[in-house]
Amino acid sequence: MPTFPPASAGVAAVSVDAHFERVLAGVAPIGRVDAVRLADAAGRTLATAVDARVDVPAFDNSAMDGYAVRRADVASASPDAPVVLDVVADLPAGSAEDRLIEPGRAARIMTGAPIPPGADAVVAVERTDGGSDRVAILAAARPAHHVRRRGEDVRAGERVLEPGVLLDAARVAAAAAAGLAELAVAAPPRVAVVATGSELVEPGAPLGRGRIHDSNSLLLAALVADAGGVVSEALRVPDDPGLLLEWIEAREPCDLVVFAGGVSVGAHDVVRHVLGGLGGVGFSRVAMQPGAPQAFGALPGGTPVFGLPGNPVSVAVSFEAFVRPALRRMLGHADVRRATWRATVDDGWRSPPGRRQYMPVALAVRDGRPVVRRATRGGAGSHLVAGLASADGFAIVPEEVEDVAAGDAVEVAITR
Ligand SMILES: Nc1nc2c(c(=O)[nH]1)N[C@H]1C(S)=C(S)[C@@H](COP(=O)(O)OP(=O)(O)OC[C@H]3O[C@@H](n4cnc5c(N)ncnc54)[C@H](O)[C@@H]3O)O[C@H]1N2
Ligand code: MOO
Repeated sequence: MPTFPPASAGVAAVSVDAHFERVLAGVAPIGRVDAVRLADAAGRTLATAVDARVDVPAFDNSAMDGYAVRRADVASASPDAPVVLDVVADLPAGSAEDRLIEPGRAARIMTGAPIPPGADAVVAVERTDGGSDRVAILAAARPAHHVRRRGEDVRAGERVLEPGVLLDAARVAAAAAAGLAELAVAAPPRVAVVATGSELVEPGAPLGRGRIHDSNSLLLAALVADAGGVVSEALRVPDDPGLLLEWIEAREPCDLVVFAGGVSVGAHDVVRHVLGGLGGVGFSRVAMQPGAPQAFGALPGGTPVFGLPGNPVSVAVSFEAFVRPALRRMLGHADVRRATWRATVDDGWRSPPGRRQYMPVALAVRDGRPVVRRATRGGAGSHLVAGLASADGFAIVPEEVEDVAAGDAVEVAITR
């Protein structure tokens, strides 16, 4: 029968911040770059800065459907005393016409069409009689009224996007407007996720006594993809040191390995037994709830490796606190931490002294104001995987706080 490892073996109590720093120091940007078409760029991390290749807008153009005029001509215009102008051009968006507008004349112009030379303002169609050959103008125009200036958004050569940002819809659109067709993006880190435990069966398979459906490998695979990595392998390994060692040696090439389960002090805690024996991996008790037992280091050959505690909520919290920042560092993100927000607590709960608590919370509205509530029926219980589905994020309760009361402000990381 396997024996318990000595309870103190290699175990040091460390703060969340100290473990975080250790993790960040143990991973580096992977540095591989892909060139992608803009249509494929959303969700990727920009590898090199983007400077505008053209002025945006590229030419002075109309902000309204109406008439391009010379301001001086319409200075006296009012509903009672309209100014009538000859309409000498019709300019839809895309028009390349370049006709000079002389005094007493106007061009019918649509939103986005270039302002013709000579004209210096646009009168919206609502302020006219809408005429085709001649138009009665019913209002004066301010300087450059309804004119969108060349380069007012960004000028050619100016910085549009900094490296290390996540390319979302708006950033891809900005790159397109700035004249780029493709972008240099960070290659996604290849991540192997391994759920350990002899109790695990395939989701959907009948449960024999003592067996559970493996949720961690799916949780981790989806979290990896969401953080910008690609899953090289996702598998289950029973609590058999020989099998685990075999997999470690024969695994697909990858940039990071994440184990879940088997890191604690149980007699069958296979990740601890195997990684502990290989060297290069530190086992810690981190001052957090959940997620206290943590392993991090490198496999022989240097691939960084996490051993996360097996309880599913602990996996989700550990991923948020340590693995996601590591992946973002590997991707070259400028900012590896997620932004947090102050939110008001709707219900209260207890937090363990001396440990940073990550409470799964759901966003809600009370009396028209945003609040957060515990997402799971049992609060912080790290086995409450079904309740985790209701969480929009985690409330992060500082180490010194023991009592979170209704009405208190807490820091919240929104993960959904
Ligand atoms: N004597 C002690 N026992 C435990 C301690 C301790 O300090 N002393 N810490 C507890 C805490 S906290 C946690 S968290 C767990 C972590 O243990 P392991 O990382 O070794 O995880 P396992 O024992 O393998 O599993 C824990 C729990 O999670 C379930 N699990 C595991 N894998 C999956 C999966 N793929 N999908 C769904 N659920 C999974 C597993 O069945 C267990 O119920 O240790 C405590 N014990
Ligand atoms: O630290 Mo364990 O992850 O609380 O359940």
